[in-house]
Amino acid sequence: MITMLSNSKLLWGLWQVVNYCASRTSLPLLLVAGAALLVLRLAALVREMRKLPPGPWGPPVVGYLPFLGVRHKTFLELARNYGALFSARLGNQLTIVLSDYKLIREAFRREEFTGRPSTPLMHTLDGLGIINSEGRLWKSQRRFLHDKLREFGMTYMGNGKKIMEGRIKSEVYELIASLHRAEGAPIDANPLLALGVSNVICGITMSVRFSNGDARFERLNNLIEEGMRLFGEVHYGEYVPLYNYLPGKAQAQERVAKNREEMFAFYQTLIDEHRETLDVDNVRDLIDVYLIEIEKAKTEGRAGELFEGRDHELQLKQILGDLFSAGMETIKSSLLWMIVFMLRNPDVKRRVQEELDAVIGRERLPTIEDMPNLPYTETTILETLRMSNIVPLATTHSPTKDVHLNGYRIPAGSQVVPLINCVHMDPNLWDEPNKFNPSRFIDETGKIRRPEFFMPFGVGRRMCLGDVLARMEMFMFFACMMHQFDVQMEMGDAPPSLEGTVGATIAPQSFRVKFSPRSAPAAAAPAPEHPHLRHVGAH
Ligand code: HEM
Repeated sequence: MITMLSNSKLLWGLWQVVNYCASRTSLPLLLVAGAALLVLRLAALVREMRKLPPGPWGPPVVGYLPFLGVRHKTFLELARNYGALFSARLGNQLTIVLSDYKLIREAFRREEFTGRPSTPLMHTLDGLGIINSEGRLWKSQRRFLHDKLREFGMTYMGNGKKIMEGRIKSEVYELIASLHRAEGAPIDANPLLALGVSNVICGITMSVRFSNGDARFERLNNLIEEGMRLFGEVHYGEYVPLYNYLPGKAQAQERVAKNREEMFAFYQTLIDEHRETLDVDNVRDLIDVYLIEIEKAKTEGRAGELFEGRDHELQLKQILGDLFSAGMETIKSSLLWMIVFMLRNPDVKRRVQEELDAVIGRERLPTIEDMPNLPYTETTILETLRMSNIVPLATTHSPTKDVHLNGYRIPAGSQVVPLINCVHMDPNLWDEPNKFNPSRFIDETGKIRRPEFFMPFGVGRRMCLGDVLARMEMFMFFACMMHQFDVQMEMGDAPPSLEGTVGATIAPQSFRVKFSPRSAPAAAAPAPEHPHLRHVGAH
């Protein structure tokens, strides 16, 4: 009979007994009923917890947090002990970790998993932009950006592709010219790659092109780098909010907000300039697209509804910030990893260069059109993405309501994390996963094969929005660098480590590399001009 009663009915019944006892002022009876109520409440809690995926226990308040260490590595260990779906309480946040690719796919195609967790960082960002927004704002912005970015060339087809290729090409040619100027001396390639990759995304979004040594670019870069470091510092505050009030941590939190203000001031200047020179028949970039959308909404009397009633310019500024950070750091880190893997695997490097020479020859540089004819070069990029796992935990999702997955309850508001590094290094899915072997992506017919458990861009509804741009850009930068230069270490130097630096992405530790011009270098074609691109800062 009791088991047939729902929890709430049972508790309500007991509450009535307590009330009855209280009205008879029988103290012992009251105490017994109160204790029974407590026991039942605890039993209900334990039953609820049993429905959660299994996982490690930790002390009250902090949970497993003190043992967390480097998140993606610790989660990998825990996945080995607790299986493909486990849970861990970290401070006041319940984290659910998925490490089976079928489960990740099943979860992330569902609407309920498109939410974002409620954490102090999310509050700082105020649910604006694309990466941290959710609900109707996210949905409308995702559709809008998807369509508009295709018009700007983030597509494999049509005229747009040509526009994008042109932009990427001019940055690749600049990079190659700078690398030639180094005359084979060992250099840190990071700043040059950061410049080229930033110019691609800044060109699409705000028609800005930075020059080498540009003070403004250096400042923006420092702000981003400091931001990444500070996010690491305030990281525990995501789980135990009081942590951010500790001495030193509060200042870090403030700096995150101050850095954002400074970046926003830079975007505001550009937005103001764009508004003054806006020509609806000559749309230059994403800022123009947004300004036109805002004006249209005003004319049609639906300004209040646009962006779900959020401040129009704040939303635009957060979009610019999101695309800049998502589109720069990821590609730059991936290119650096490609160089690391070439230094560590000279046989693979040689095969890439042989393929480039056979298909392209030495008279011209590779183009996007050559991509299908360079399978080994392309799969070397894929293998780098698999092994470097630059975004091992993708982004944190949070169910918008209680959901069931694989027979377990995933509560609304919990933090759901896909463990991509586990999928990419699983010996049941990949033959010798620790070996760098681009050929694993090539099938018997010589065609490229991307298995469904290869997911560097995530999967499902919140999958990466920039994957097409990323693939084009990585191909152009990598193929042209390998075509023009032989990358080598300084005599006596150890090869760069595979142990990455953990920030917003996993980037290689800093290293120096020699770009030695290969024999009979192809004459770099003159960089195509983009008349509306604006150079910012000093030259
Ligand atoms: C090698 C390059 C890149 C990698 C490996 C990468 C990877 C990822 C991953 C794993 C996610 C999270 C997916 C999820 O949580 O389900 C993501 C999200 C995102 N990426 Fe990328 N990304 C790359 C380049 C880019 C570029 C170039 C752009 C911009 C143009 C971009 C824009 C975004 C955005 C806006 C999101 C958030 C989407 C949303 O929340 O709906 N990414 N990316």
